[in-house]
Amino acid sequence: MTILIDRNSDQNGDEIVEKNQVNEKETELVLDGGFVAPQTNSFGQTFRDYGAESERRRSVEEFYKTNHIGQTVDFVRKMREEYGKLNRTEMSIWECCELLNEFKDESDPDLDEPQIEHLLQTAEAIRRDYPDQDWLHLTGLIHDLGKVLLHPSFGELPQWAVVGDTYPVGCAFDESIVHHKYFKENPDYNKPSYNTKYGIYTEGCGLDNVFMSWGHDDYMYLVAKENQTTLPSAGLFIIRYHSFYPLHKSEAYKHLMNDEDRENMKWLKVFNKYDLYSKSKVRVNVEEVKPYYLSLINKYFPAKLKW
Ligand SMILES: O[C@H]1[C@H](O)[C@@H](O)[C@H](O)[C@@H](O)[C@H]1O
Ligand SMILES: [Fe+2]
Ligand SMILES: [Fe+2]
Repeated sequence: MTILIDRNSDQNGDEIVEKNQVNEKETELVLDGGFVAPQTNSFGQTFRDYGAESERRRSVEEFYKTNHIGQTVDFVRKMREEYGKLNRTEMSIWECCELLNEFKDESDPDLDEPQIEHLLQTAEAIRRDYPDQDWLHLTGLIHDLGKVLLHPSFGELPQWAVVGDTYPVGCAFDESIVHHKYFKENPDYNKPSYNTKYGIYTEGCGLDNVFMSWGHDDYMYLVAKENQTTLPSAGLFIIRYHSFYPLHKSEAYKHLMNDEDRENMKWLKVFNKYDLYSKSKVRVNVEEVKPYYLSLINKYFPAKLKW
């Protein structure tokens, strides 16, 4: 089955309308004016199937167990403060991309390639369908750079504090979160001030005022913002919330959003398809595309950034 999703969007992404149609070919998913994504991942399973029996299922579940037990309000506060100092090193965006060559993401059921491949696959897939939105290409390239927190020079954070889907802490953990059952062992789970629908937040308070579980999204957002990137606010929003599947896929926690969040969400939904469905074993020729991405980095970032 082929599903065609037509895009109807102006330059600001104001009107993004999706239309699903069924077509006779059985194997491919066509997204947005030409992006062809496989219906199954490189292990032969549907994407983000956390229950499917596979060689990665157990380790991914084990990952989420530790993640759900460890992410508390206190932990998030501590990490934001500590890593917000950006006093660990100085390097360029491209240097950071190269550092990611060493790491694999233990939370991901769909990919076991080095992370630099995923960055380039995402960026190149977006570039094909949105040739004029260079900020979105660069956002694709850098969205997962926060995974550098796994690196020894960043205190070698464990995977559970770096990767995986994200969700708010300080209010009830929504049932749509992958492997939700493990939250029962989280110290915040039974705290009356944290375990209600709103917890420490208020209706429409805006995601900027919400403590998200700590990981590569929030860290890279801090790095980009504090180093004065000129990326548009939608780019920063994508970096910060791309792992927030409970919101952008399951529509949980919408009561915490404000108007600006709703506006930015349109681009996050576009981005997410490329982040997810571009994961494959087909490698991008790094040297060939490097000059293009260096020119974008130069346009939107200083030569060296504080990390
Ligand atoms: O396992 C993946 C991976 O860690 C991604 O980088 C993250 O953005 C996703 O939300 C998560 O499901
Ligand atoms: Fe990510
Ligand atoms: Fe990603």
